[in-house]
Amino acid sequence: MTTPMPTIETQRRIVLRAKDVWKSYDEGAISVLNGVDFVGFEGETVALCGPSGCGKSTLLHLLGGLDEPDRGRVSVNSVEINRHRSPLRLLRHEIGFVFQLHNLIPDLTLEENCLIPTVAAGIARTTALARLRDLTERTGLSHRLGHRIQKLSGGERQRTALCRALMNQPRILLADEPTGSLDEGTSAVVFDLLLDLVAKEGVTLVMATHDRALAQRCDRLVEMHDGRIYEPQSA
Ligand SMILES: Nc1ncnc2c1ncn2[C@@H]1O[C@H](COP(=O)(O)OP(=O)(O)OP(=O)(O)O)[C@@H](O)[C@H]1O
Repeated sequence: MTTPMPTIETQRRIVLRAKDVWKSYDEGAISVLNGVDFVGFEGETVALCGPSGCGKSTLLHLLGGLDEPDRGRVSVNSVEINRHRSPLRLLRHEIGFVFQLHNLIPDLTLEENCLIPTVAAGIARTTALARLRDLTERTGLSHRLGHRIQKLSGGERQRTALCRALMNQPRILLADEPTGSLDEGTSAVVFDLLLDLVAKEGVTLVMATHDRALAQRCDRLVEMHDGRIYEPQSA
């Protein structure tokens, strides 16, 4: 008897998984996620779409270990987050997060903001500076290293947030509307950079977005509605 050839699907490694995840706020008064199932495969780009308030940020926060589900399981690289030694370890080493409002420290420089996660992860300063030089060259920010965030344009801030999220060379990047605050032209530039960076480094990207045109450029588009994820469609 011959052994069946593995399909492409079974060969792909699952790096992110949410299984029957439920989340509510205000002691159950606001029910947001109602049994979400999601998988993210190694190296793929996934757009998470759906109306405002449907729970995209909530799901990204749970996938990144920034918050805990009421019920259900979230695992990263097959390790369940709430059984992980420390969810913070995930954010230091395995996951990069680009926040909706970038969450940079306005009084610090671009360089200082980007070095913070490397200090938390115990990365040597020379290694961190080399990585910063590389990322800022690739994102066209090398001439802005010493500038305070408050002096940067919206597009430069989002590119800085992208650099910061990638400083520790995570294998997974979670991005919450990474171009949401930008005009159409700047948004396209930042998104091109984002796709280029994740493709070159083989990073898995899960991105919440309202921009259907950008979502179509991801490998997969999943829809959220009424706190559930609906059948993935090909983007
Ligand atoms: N900390 C919180 N406390 C109470 N309610 C919250 C909290 N965080 C989110 N919510 C509510 O949960 C729902 C889902 O919010 P979430 O930010 O996940 O949606 P979203 O799909 O990302 O929305 P948007 O596209 O507008 O960013 C919203 O109704 C929001 O008001």
